[in-house]
Amino acid sequence: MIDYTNVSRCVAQLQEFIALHPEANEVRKALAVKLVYQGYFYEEIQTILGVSPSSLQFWKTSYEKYGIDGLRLQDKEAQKVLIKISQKLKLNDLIDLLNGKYLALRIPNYYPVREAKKISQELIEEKTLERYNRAPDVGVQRTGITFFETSCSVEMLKRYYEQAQVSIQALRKTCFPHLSPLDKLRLELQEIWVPGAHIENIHNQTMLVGVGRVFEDNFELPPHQDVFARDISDVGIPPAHPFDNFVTQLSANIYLQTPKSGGELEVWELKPSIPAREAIRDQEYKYEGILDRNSLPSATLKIKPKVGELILFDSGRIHGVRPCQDGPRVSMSMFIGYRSREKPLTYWS
Ligand SMILES: O=C(O)CCC(=O)C(=O)O
Ligand SMILES: [Fe+2]
Repeated sequence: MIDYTNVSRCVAQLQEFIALHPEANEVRKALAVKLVYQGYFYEEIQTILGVSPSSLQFWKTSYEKYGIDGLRLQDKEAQKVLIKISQKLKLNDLIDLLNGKYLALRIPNYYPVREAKKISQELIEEKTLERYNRAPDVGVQRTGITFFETSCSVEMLKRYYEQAQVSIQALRKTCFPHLSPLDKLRLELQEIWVPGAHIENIHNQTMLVGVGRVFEDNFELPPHQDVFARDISDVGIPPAHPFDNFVTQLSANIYLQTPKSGGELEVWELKPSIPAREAIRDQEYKYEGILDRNSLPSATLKIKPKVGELILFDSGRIHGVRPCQDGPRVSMSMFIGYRSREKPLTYWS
């Protein structure tokens, strides 16, 4: 245990930490605290590093209380500021999320835990479960063909539309006699969003909405973005209606079973454009949308979902899921599209 009255020991420890090239924000905190120990006045440090005396005081206390970890508390700080936790789905929270005020909206106990566990058991036994055709080397299985997978061929797009309604009904049946968590979400979106909400119909056909997902143990879902515009252009069949007014896409996940360890959802603040994305692609994976973790800073948020919880975030931001152990991790998922306050929300998978 380091003696925080021993100034030179503290300076050495902080210096050692800085030399490890931690996050820019952590370097700034460690440097600021080191300067305090080296006898600089708060006003001088403020001039050098542009940090307020109150932040300085806070970081120094945090360092003395928790050691170097106290300077890494950024995760918890970020969680406080960048995550909204709410008891129910509310219009204003949704608007704030769409406007980027928060990186994630968490609604714990959105779905009753007992039913969630029952449904997750049914899902695990679902015969249609298979890995994504377009990402066969990622250990995540889903119940129905998703739009993202259809770029492989026109044949796949045909199958997608043929199976869409069958898959929607099958998932509803899996939940029976309980209300499907995704049906609950679809209805609530319709109710809170004044222009309403409906299934996306980009090719004038009913799309799939809702998949059950089972995450295999020891596989990460590597960093990626989910962008409908990109999936549509990949498919090669032009949309039946103008698409240019599509502003934000949200991922909505309701968690039904969580692993003993791992399985955290990571969200980065970053939203790279197509060329920037290509430069950081992870060549190890078949799917070209997977990004190389080593080219990224550490994630802005790391969230351990709870059973029954609903989490919404902008799927255009880089995100991923850490490998889980003693799972599986089971969830239900769909995307939500936002065009403007005057237009209905849409949802699909
Ligand atoms: O399962 C999760 O926590 C998020 C998975 C994901 O990539 C998504 O829903 O877009
Ligand atoms: Fe995703």
